[in-house]
Amino acid sequence: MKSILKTSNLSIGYKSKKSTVVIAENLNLNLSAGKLISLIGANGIGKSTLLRTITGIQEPLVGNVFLNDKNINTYKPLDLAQNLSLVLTEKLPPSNLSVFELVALGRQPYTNWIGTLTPTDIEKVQEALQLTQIEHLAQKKHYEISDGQLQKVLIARALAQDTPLIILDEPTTHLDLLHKVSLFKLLKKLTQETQKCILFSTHDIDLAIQLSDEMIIMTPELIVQDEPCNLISNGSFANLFKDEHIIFDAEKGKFVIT
Ligand SMILES: Nc1ncnc2c1ncn2[C@@H]1O[C@H](COP(=O)(O)OP(=O)(O)OP(=O)(O)O)[C@@H](O)[C@H]1O
Repeated sequence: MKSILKTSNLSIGYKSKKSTVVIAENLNLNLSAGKLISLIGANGIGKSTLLRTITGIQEPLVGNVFLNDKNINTYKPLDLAQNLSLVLTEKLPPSNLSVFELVALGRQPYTNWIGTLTPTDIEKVQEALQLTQIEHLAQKKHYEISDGQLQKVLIARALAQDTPLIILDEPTTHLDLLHKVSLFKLLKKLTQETQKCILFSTHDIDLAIQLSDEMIIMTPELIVQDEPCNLISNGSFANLFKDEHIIFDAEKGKFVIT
């Protein structure tokens, strides 16, 4: 499978004048075309920090991130936006945009300087609305929809951006179980049908185990990337939560309360 993004000896964390806080080091991750990859780990372990670093928002402490074999910090913003789309959970700035207009913002890397949408742009926006099943919301203002619907709108915007790599930070947070499952299935379908690579962080570990092609598990000691079945058989889930009340049942492939 074609590799899209690679990290080489990457250390992530925060540097101030007085000190450096290392969140994780020596990461050699590989994100390949056509794969749905989930990123899991306890609260505060560093998932968002990792996503921010591999998308070029935050500088690595050490090492490099290569997107299509080119160092991510050498990309021009427009070029980067044609190769990578990012969906964060942050609130949107106040605006009067409709859902359609918000999704159409995903076409910005392709439109001319006044932002006119071509028929191709409109087609891509409509395709993204269809895939995420939010066509009926197209004319609503973005503040008139629920948090779960907004999450889908932001995913549709990333789809309209039409990049080989999509990275999402906790896309299932506001969704009920049914919508979580349907979103996971949508992401899976997209990777299979379009050969895009999708990386997303999540706390829905059971669902991620069932639907991801690969998982990246972050623990304080180690960060591993592998297929879920291998991670189960080599005991990688056992160290995820250090608590006597929750253990990983390798036979069931899920966490159980003791
Ligand atoms: N701007 C910052 N400066 C210094 N430390 C930070 C900063 N942002 C986050 N941290 C710290 O980095 C660590 C990792 O945070 P991060 O948000 O990456 O974790 P996470 O795995 O995404 O957590 P969650 O699952 O709760 O969203 C935390 O200890 C956090 O306090």
